[in-house]
Amino acid sequence: MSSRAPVIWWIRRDLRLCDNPALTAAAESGAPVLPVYILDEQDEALGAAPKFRLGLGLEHFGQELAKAGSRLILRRGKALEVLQDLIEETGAGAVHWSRLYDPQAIARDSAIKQQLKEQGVEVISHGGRLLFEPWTVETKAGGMYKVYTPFWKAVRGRNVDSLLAAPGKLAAPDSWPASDGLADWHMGAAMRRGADVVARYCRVGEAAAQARLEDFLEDSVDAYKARRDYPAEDATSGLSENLAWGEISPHRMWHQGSAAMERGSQGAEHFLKEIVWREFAYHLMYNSPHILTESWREEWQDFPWSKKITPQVQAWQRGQTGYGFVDAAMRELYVTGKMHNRARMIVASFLTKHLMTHWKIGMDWFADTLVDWDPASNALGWQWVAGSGPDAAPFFRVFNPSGQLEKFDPEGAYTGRWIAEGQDTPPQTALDFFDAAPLSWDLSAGMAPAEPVVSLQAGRDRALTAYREAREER
Ligand SMILES: Cc1cc2nc3c(=O)[nH]c(=O)nc-3n(C[C@H](O)[C@H](O)[C@H](O)COP(=O)(O)OP(=O)(O)OC[C@H]3O[C@@H](n4cnc5c(N)ncnc54)[C@H](O)[C@@H]3O)c2cc1C
Repeated sequence: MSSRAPVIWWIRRDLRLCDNPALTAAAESGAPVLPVYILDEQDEALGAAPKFRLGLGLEHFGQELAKAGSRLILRRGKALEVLQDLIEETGAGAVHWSRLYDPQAIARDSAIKQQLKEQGVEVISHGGRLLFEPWTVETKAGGMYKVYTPFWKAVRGRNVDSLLAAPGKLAAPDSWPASDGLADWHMGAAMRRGADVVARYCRVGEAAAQARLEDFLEDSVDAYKARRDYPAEDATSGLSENLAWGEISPHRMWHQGSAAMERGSQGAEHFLKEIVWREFAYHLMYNSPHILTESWREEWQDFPWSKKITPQVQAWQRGQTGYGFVDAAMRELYVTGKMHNRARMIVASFLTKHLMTHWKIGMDWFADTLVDWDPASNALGWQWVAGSGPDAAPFFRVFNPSGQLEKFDPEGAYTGRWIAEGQDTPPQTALDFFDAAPLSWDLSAGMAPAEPVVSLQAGRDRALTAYREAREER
């Protein structure tokens, strides 16, 4: 116990004790540390699955803080007002936090910083979420990168901050301010019956994330480059969920991945390249935030994508398109809150091309259903597939979901795992979908397999005709 004024550690997407510059700085100040999570309007607006997953992360992290002799204080409301209240209640003299990079968070944080500084409170923001702060990576001409490969070449040889140890016991304040109860926040309310199912597939917390990284680097990274596109295999790290909530730092992934590369591990460089795709997504979001809301390339603004939730779009959301790869992927998403990267590309292509539906409809669905939802990677992923984004796949490259299935799921292991219809004894994974899906969808494992919602040839022809016409009009 100490009678010194505490410092506030405002926790955001950094639910970890190791390698956390904001926490390290707060602890090294020598003052008692007050860990606080604020459920403000930006968190209230999260989609169902990310909000639920945040709740799981907070519950776990509260326990970890308790083991370190500390506590997680939960408050709900406008972030500035909550911080001001806490400063008044505790006499805190400083606030530390890890930076976020989406435009809403930047606007909120800048205003809070200015206001608190005017009140005489020290405010220090820290890195930790990204390997490279977006403004530190520039082309020779001084602009942003718009293409991935030169971005990768610009950063791959850079120094990456070394890992910080967890601070050990955290000094506690003389008395703890009141905290909300997490259960009263009802973080899983919008998940309804899906919550229990999705929870079984989540990997929550720092220790679990670190253990997974070690297993992946030990067992799978050698084959990563060759096998990462096969959705039935456990060939990728699966760490996006933990990165999204800051349960692991990209620095740890980078350093341990680099060490594997130095040991001669095949595939490790490719793994580092994928981590840098995430950095590239943040670089783009920071420098061109309209990537979140509009077609990044201006000439795509008027592309005649439909914005209606038609019965075909509903079939896409519900894994009922009649195409195995698409349906397996959309069910994997609904059951686990995650989806394999190749499957994300295929379902995004199917929606934006075969169903000629705006990428925003898909992006919003992912924002509601992914536990690894990340604004930058989601927007880049959708616009990359749709053709409207930076360094995007050309629109005329239309994935054929049946051809992709033959190539990447030749034995039917992925479809068998997620689609129950037509199987005598479906696995639990496939049955879980019917426990997670809303009752209003009226689906059951015994129903007939879905009929194709569009002919692949007709859908492709329609998309390519629209593309040709749009180009002619430009
Ligand atoms: C339409 C679409 C939407 C997407 N939405 C998201 C999202 O909301 N959140 C999210 O984290 N990723 C998103 N991605 C990127 C990618 O699909 C996931 O990061 C990946 O599937 C996560 O699995 P993993 O952790 O096993 O990846 P690994 O293959 O193990 O890769 C390691 C890490 O690299 C990063 N990474 C890998 N591929 C990409 C990529 N294409 N773009 C950006 N970063 C990447 C991730 O942080 C990942 O955890 C999206 C991709 C597409 C095509």
